[in-house]
Amino acid sequence: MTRPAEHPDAEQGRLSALRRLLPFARPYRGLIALTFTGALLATLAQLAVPLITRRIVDGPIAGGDRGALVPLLGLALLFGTAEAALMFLRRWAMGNSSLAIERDLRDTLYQRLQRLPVGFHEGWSSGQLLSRATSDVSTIRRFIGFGAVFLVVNLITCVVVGTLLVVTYWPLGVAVLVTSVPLIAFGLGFEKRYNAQSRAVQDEQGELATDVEEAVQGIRVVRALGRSGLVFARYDDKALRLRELQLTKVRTLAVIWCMFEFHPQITLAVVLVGGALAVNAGALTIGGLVGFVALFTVLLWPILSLGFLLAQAQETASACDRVGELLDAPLTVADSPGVQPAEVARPARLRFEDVGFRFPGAGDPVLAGIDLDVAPGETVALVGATGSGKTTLTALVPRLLDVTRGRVTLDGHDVRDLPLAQVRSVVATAFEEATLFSMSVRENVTLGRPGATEADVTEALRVAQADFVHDLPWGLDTRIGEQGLSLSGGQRQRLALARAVLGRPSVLVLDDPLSALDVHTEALVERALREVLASTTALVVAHRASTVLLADRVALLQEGRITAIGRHSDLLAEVPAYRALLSSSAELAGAGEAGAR
Ligand SMILES: Nc1ncnc2c1ncn2[C@@H]1O[C@H](COP(=O)(O)OP(=O)(O)OP(=O)(O)O)[C@@H](O)[C@H]1O
Repeated sequence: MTRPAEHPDAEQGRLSALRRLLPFARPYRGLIALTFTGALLATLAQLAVPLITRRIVDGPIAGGDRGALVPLLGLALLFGTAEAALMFLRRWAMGNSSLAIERDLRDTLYQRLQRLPVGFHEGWSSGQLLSRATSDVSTIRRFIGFGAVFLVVNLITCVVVGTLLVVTYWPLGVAVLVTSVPLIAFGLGFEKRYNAQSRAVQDEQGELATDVEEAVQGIRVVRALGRSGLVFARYDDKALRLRELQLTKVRTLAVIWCMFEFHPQITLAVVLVGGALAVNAGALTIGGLVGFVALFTVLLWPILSLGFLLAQAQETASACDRVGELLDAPLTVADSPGVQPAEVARPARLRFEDVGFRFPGAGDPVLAGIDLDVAPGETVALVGATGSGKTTLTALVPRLLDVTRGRVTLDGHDVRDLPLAQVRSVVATAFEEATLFSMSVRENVTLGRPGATEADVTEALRVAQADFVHDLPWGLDTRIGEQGLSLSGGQRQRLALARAVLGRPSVLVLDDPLSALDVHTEALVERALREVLASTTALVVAHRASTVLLADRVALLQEGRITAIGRHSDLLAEVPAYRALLSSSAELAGAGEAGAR
């Protein structure tokens, strides 16, 4: 499932969404205060220059008094220098605070993504998450480091300059203010339209990122099937749609910019004509008119930039909404309040008591009435047709998913009453899909147990028959290519298995982790795995004959229920459904005969 591009909720993306940034800004309020103070003082220093100009024109220039010119010029130079210094201060404080806020937001988002349940990640496309964690966070930083400051400073400048214009010559000042009314009304109308458009663009960018990510990840499949053209056509469709959405946004922006550019020119014409008439009538001095026009030019940048800043604020509000959707997503799998670690033996007793599981929003439960008691040190294999719920059942042990009925216990403790960190340190899991990270072999193997000793690592590599790592160019310090692509599927599975068996966990959950091994390596891994399984409680999803034979007992899963449990040979002799399942797999059937002998 991917997130929909349209968000009909009218309240979404409104400027009020910016309030979400306040908790992130609070730790840097000193720097932010310095930014605003610097920006305001710089603007005031800038305003002083037109007032001095008026004095110069009406005083030394009109009166021919050169002596009086020097102190006024000195004053103008002083204000100019102060303005430059204040701008430096503002930029320094602004850069520091915005970059710090961006880092905090990034970290919070990353930690949230790490803590969100697996079910959440299954519901979101990776491109949407990626674009929120990268481009949306950058949009927010740009606004904090630029737009927010100038939006406030420019609005204050407009109020201060407007007041000064009225004080300087009220008829012209009032005329300037009156001409601003349609501009403000236009700006407010713009907010609603631009909000929806910028949200649609940001969502479509996420969709496009998903396509790129999938195309890169699945490059082998796409090439092998010869469907590069089809994949490109799908991508191109989305790229075209993004272009259309961006063009719509650009059109809206062009109109608003046009208005904000046009307005000051018209107003300037009104000021010049009205000012000339006032000077003629003797109501205003020439210095007064020069000062008025100079003051008005100070207003040009705040007015011109208002359109751009409003657009930036709007995009940031959408970005806040999009990031907020991740920050607000419920942590359905989390530590219960006040949980304390409890004693869990090695090996531990694993029990499923009347366990049921239903995916959120799904009709029927995937698992129901599961009762299974795995004694300490025992290995139980889960066998069942595809889609019968084997992977879902194993995911309940390390709390990748939480039961929706009943409970799963470790040595009598409900896994939900133990700290998540403890559950995940006593339960080790290896999946069929062996995911490795762009780090060294050692880091990959010790990922779940950073404190493992060199001897533990060597032992785990031996059990997983992963000794090939010693032949890599830098041995255990060799960095594995992105997603482990530089290793074969079987090598990756062996490293993932070494990661799981490292340090002999209390409970080992193996979701068909030997599927990519050749027969010879599989036999070697199984021989070594037997040693580990002898001292660990294990739940093993088995599709292959040899894996079933590793187990002490086998549980047959049919449509989410355990319909039979016992020794492999007994089930084969007594349970027709088990026999039927095995007969559909030549391999299992072979094992069945071997096991029955
Ligand atoms: N996120 C999900 N939302 C809704 N249903 C899901 C989700 N994930 C899996 N299912 C459904 O749950 C059922 C059990 O899936 P599960 O992966 O546990 O089966 P399995 O026995 O491990 O299958 P296989 O042997 O093919 O790996 C399937 O019908 C599957 O379609």
